[in-house]
Amino acid sequence: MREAGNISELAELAPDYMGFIFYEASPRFAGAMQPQILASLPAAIARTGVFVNTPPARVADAVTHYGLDAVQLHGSESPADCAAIAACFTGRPRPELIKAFGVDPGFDFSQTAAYENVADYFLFDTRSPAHGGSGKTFDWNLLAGYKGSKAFFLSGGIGPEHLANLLRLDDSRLYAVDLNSRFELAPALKDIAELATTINTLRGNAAQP
Ligand SMILES: O=C(O)c1ccccc1NCC(=O)[C@H](O)[C@H](O)COP(=O)(O)O
Repeated sequence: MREAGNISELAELAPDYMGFIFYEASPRFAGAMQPQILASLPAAIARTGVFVNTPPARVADAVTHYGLDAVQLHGSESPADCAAIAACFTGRPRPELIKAFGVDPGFDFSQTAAYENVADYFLFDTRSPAHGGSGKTFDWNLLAGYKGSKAFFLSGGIGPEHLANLLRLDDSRLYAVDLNSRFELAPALKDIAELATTINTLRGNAAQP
């Protein structure tokens, strides 16, 4: 997200998290956004900054500048990088840390173990050279290879046509669903009506036919 009007419309739907991309190469780059736009969001929505291999001190600066509640790391950040971000917040509340992993058939889920103690959540996205926002799903059967206990966000090309399969996913570690490009009218501009329908369906509040 990055457009003030679109952000406040989405806030009406009370998503649990709202994401802002601080990766310059992304068509969704939100680095020019005014921090005041985020200040007016309800506290129940976690303002989430998405970063790709950004030095820890710069992540911490962005958290402070934008009042972020969570950071989502989408590059090849090491466990030490994650710990270094947390260390920037010694003596003050730190943001939630979500470590993203790009999944493809060659992905080794055992590499997530090294992040168990430094991440609050994992996020499984489709592996892509752009690091995210690919609009492509990965084969969710691959999740059987994840043996950890940490809760995860499911991500990658999720669109309205996936809702039935999503609701059938039986994995107690599935914590949240990350919706992005399949709900866009243009990069970083979300289709609020489409999201309303989808969020209601996911929450079990869909209108009965
Ligand atoms: O969305 C981007 O442009 C992006 C670029 C680089 C790193 C991460 C990015 N997005 C992070 C997300 O959490 C997306 O929601 C996730 O990649 C899924 O996107 P999509 O495949 O478009 O549903």
